[in-house]
Amino acid sequence: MLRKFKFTKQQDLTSNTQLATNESGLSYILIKNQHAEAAIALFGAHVLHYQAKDKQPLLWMSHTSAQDGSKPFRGGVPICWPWFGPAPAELGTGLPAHGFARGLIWQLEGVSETDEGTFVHLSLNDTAETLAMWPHPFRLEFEVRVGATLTMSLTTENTSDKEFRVFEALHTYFNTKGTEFVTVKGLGDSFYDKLTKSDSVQDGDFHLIAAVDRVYSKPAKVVTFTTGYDTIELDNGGENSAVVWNPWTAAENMADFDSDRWQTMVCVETCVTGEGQTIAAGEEHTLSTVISYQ
Ligand SMILES: O=P(O)(O)OC[C@H]1O[C@H](O)[C@H](O)[C@@H](O)[C@@H]1O
Repeated sequence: MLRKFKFTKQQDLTSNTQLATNESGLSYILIKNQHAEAAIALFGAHVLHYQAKDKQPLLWMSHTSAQDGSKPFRGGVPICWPWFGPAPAELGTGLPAHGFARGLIWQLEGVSETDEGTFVHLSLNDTAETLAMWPHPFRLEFEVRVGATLTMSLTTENTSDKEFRVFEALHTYFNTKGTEFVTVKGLGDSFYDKLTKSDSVQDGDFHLIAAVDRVYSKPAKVVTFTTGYDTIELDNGGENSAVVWNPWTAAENMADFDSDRWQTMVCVETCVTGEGQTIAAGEEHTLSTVISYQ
């Protein structure tokens, strides 16, 4: 299922799911149903693997990723929350990139089976540790549906008595046959280029021909792209941005990124960036991604 990941079964959760642990004792939910198979770690509520029947693995995973919880996994779908990229300056220094949600152990709330697939429900609440990094009480609910499509919904509940603002992403790493096969449609015409630190204009479809790190600010509700294996539709629910990332040869300087495998990945991420999402006290907001085959 996942190269280099060794699992030991702990218990059956449903007829299609098992709770398992890896060699470091991290817990995973392993799913195999009539539509697809998948693996979700409780560490980070991280979807590491999804493969629909008769398809290639959808998600790219680094073979040198940490697997012991010492740092977030490299690959799959990291949850970036409550900030994206470096922490906002007012929070201070030394905080983890892309927030803390991908580096904490989530609670398994339940697993259920339907004809459409397996639903996994995870949650994360504020603790003294999170309040020290980000001074807001919250509850996160993450629901994953493993069916013929992969659906992920991250709901932020503001359980405090003041409004707060979040920046977030479902930072999906897609497995590709090669960079030359990757064309993305529907990103919209304007983006901020994080490599050149400048605003720029997209002329036509995006082709993956060099290092890329772009925040598109007006993506279509459905972004479509080719991987060389399939044409994928990513329905971002109308969220405010889409990020496209491939480090290219800079991957060689990243210890947890096997140096030549940037050639078989691209991140297309559903995000809330820019001004962020303000959530009033007692209110909630859901960031979702539905990934399907065309
Ligand atoms: O290395 P990480 O913290 O996981 O971030 C990986 C990448 O995530 C996003 O795509 C950002 O736009 C990139 O700037 C960043 O390099």
